[in-house]
Amino acid sequence: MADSAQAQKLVYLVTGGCGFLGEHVVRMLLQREPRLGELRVFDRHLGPWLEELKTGPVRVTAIQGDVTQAHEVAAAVAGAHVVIHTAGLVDVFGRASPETIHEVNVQGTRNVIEACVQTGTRFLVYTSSMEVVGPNTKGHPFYRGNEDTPYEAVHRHPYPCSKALAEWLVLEANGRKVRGGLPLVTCALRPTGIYGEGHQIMRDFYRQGLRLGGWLFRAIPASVEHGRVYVGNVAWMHVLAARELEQRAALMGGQVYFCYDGSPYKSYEDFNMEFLGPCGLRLVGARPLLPYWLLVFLAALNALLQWLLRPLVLYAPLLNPYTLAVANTTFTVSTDKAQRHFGYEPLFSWEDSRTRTILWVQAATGSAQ
Ligand SMILES: NC(=O)C1=CN([C@@H]2O[C@H](COP(=O)(O)OP(=O)(O)OC[C@H]3O[C@@H](n4cnc5c(N)ncnc54)[C@H](O)[C@@H]3O)[C@@H](O)[C@H]2O)C=CC1
Ligand SMILES: C[C@H](CCCC(C)(C)O)[C@H]1CC[C@H]2[C@@H]3[C@H](O)CC4=CC(=O)CC[C@]4(C)[C@H]3CC[C@]12C
Repeated sequence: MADSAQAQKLVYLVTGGCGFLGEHVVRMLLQREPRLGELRVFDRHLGPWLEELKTGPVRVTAIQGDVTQAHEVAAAVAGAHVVIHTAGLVDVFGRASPETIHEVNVQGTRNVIEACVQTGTRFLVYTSSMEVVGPNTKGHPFYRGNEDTPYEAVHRHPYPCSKALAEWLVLEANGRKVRGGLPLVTCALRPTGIYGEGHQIMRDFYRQGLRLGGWLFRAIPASVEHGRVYVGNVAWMHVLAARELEQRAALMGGQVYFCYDGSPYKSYEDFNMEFLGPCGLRLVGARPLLPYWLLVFLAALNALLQWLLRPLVLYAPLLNPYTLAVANTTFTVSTDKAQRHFGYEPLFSWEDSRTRTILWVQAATGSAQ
């Protein structure tokens, strides 16, 4: 009996396990994956919070490494049953060069796939993004779409380009023979804009509001809706997908799934106010205060300044032509594919997700009231 229980213990590897999403995946695995025997957390920057996890019943191995280094990835993957590849360079602000974004997101993913093939790891879950689909450069709305909704996906920005290519690599690798002769089973999860504890952009907006005396100013029409999903539910979806890949390989292998939950459809700014409002901020204006052409002009000016100042200093404001286009284009998903394919139901209700996020913003910014 003890032997068979022992035999079922699995080794999981989470790349990017110290990031915003990665930390939630790591904690979720420890809480909700009974077959977990060892958890390897691979990241370029290891978080100090990992130490406290090492005292629990599951062996937690922290691995400082870089996904662009094939040998480091192969060493981390060797002996793992499942890889959750969430490491990525999330940059739509021009902080990193297009080459670096490609290197981390595309070559890094290639290294993970090759490591699985070489070392005999059979199950790979990839954190893709809604950005793989859109919004496209033409600003076409994607309204309540699902995984089969036709949409003209046209990318120019390095981040969505890299995520699209990496996702394609992962899906194409499904069925490849890994060491030992068995097939690799892969799937990709596409979160919309993730929010929750640890969301840095939310904190940036809060700080911006404080600097402006507690006010934020509406820039985008309230009618432009954004799909948002709570980080705990995204983590849960990863854990479930990873767990079910073996039993449902024929159904799930090579598939993509949007990440969704019960979060309401709202504009980016109105959605943020669900958390920032209770922290004391107010959003001014039922309509955008500035005309759209002026925002386009300011975004272009920011891009020009970024380019001019690059030799001297990194200037990377939130507003640039790409973020403006994303923020100003409706992109919402409505699907039950993950529920049908692997029984996903959100673990956290909207009320719960909202409360947790508010408490985090209050604690992270010292605004509890
Ligand atoms: N934040 C969001 O709204 C969304 C994020 N995603 C995807 O989710 C994943 C996680 O994103 P976040 O947690 O938001 O970002 P994050 O920046 O908080 O986490 C990414 C993690 O990857 C690590 N990393 C970066 N480069 C690395 C490298 N070369 N080698 C090893 N580790 C490296 C970072 O140190 C970080 O801990 C990414 O793949 C991203 O594309 C997808 C959709 C939405
Ligand atoms: C920063 C944007 C909001 C500022 C707009 C302004 C300056 C007019 O107020 C954010 C609006 C939409 C965000 C993106 C969206 O949630 C989809 C994403 C998916 C990812 O995979 C990565 C992050 C992001 C690109 C996200 C980034 C910030 C926004 C552009």
